[in-house]
Amino acid sequence: MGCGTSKELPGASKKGYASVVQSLVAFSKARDGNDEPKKRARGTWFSSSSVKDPPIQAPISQQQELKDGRQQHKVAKYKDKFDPRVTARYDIKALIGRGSFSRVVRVEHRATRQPFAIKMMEVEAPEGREVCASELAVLQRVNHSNVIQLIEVFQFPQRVYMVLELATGGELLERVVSRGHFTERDATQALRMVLAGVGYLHNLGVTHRDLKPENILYYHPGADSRLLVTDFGLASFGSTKTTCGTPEYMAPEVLLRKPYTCAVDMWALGVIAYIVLSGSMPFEDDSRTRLYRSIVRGKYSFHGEPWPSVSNLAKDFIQRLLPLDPATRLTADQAIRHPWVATMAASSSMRNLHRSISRNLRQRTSRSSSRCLSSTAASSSSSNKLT
Ligand SMILES: Nc1ncnc2c1ncn2[C@@H]1O[C@H](COP(=O)(O)OP(=O)(O)OP(=O)(O)O)[C@@H](O)[C@H]1O
Repeated sequence: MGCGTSKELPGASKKGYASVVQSLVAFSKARDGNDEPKKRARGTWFSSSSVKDPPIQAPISQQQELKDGRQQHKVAKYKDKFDPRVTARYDIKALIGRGSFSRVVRVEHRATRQPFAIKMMEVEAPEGREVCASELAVLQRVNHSNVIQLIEVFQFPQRVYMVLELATGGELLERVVSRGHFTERDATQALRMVLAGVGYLHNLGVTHRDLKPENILYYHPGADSRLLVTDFGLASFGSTKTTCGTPEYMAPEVLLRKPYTCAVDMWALGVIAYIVLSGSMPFEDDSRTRLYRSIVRGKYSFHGEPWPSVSNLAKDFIQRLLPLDPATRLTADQAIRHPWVATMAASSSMRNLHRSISRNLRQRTSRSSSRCLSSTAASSSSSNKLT
């Protein structure tokens, strides 16, 4: 696909860490003994001003009616946009989210009442068409318990509708935050599932190219849920050279515009492992130039909390995913056999890293949401993703 222009896509800045901050706010309220109803914890309370200074509120029943009314209005709006051949089969229930060229809704199969997600993609413009083609090319070939499953596709000239398995368990980092207790063992459990999915993709010759915590979803809210790798809009087959991805997760060879392979996904997994264990990013800077410089120099450290409490084996795992030379990076099959993962951190301390992770995530998100707010004010079409 045409990823070489470094074009900034609209919309991506709205997501990511912002959703984690919402969970954090809700979670800390719950922990502080605030007995707000649980349903608020997953969600909708958001601007920092409303957290500091809540408006006078209508009684709960009225609030619920208002919410239901708004939801119904939204659903009706999205139903109108859906082709009747799709709505004849699937009943649209709610909007889950939006992507650069897509809307994702929760639906119910009319005959079986089974829930699914439908990703509706606009394919009139060439960019949307390319993203959709990449995504479909992968989804039509995959069948693995740690990769989102395509159920069926409806293709029309202007829109493509992908019926997908519905993931209801939230994003990887949301779960880390909401569980209240998080150890290295928990991190290895999550990473094993992601590595299984990514290893499967690599064995098929697929490079995801946009691995990040927001694209890793839990199938259901239960503790035993599997993790699913999602969002194949930037995926490619074989080696390639186009510059695309999300800056903080991009491997040095991508930034240096060298031909690259699926080892770029392993770099991104190193970044993800670092975040999952610490709540902070290995490479981060407000300036893209400085960010890219630190990535191409492989300049990151294990300073600050909670790193002194993290085992050397866990650090070794990360270091083996983040060497500058892609040829020396662990493959997915090797990473899953790394002693830290294979033993599920058996020799590491069972120390609860949750407090430090949450604090670091919260600090990072408040920094990035204030940046995000000011950049949204300056330009409503900014994005973090390069394609
Ligand atoms: N199968 C699914 N089940 C549940 N939620 C999903 C599913 N697929 C996508 N989502 C959610 O829907 C939202 C939109 O996802 P989508 O893949 O369309 O775009 P995106 O990846 O968020 O953005 P972009 O296209 O810019 O990368 C995200 O919050 C994503 O987590």
